[in-house]
Amino acid sequence: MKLKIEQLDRGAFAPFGDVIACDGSRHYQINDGFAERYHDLAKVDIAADGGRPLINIFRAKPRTLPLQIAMMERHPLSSQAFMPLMPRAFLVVVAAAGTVPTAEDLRCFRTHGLQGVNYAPGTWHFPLIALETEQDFLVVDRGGPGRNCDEVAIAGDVFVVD
Ligand SMILES: NC(=O)N[C@@H](O)C(=O)O
Ligand code: NI
Repeated sequence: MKLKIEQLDRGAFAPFGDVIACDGSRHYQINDGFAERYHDLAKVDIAADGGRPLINIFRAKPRTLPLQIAMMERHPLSSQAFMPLMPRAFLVVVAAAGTVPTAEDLRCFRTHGLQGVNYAPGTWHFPLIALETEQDFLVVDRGGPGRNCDEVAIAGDVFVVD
């Protein structure tokens, strides 16, 4: 089964979390006009079970396409945000939190290079998919006690082809 690639936008991504981007977001001038604040772009939810926020950088190696989506993971205790540190597109494969996803539940989005994503707690997702070149991402997620990564196998030979 070939996954359709959709262009990422806030409305389509709403069931899965937030789109982190300047365009379309609330912003206002700060620092005597020397900066513009794009405010409160995503819901960072990391406090469950004594969690604390982690700020990380992932140096991601590019995945080659076609890419088989043979598994998905979720973080039941927290959100997880990815913001590219270089203006390059990446892919996001998600399914809504709740029941174990099947191939038919999967959605694939392509960012436009200046967008990041914040998965809501429990949102099923394939691990970070960088494209074409090694790419750094700022990642905000949760540290602390408890099991915060569940994985499931995805049957049905699902591929992202491009
Ligand atoms: N393993 C890890 O920290 N990263 C994954 O959760 C991911 O979504 O990339
Ligand atoms: Ni993850």
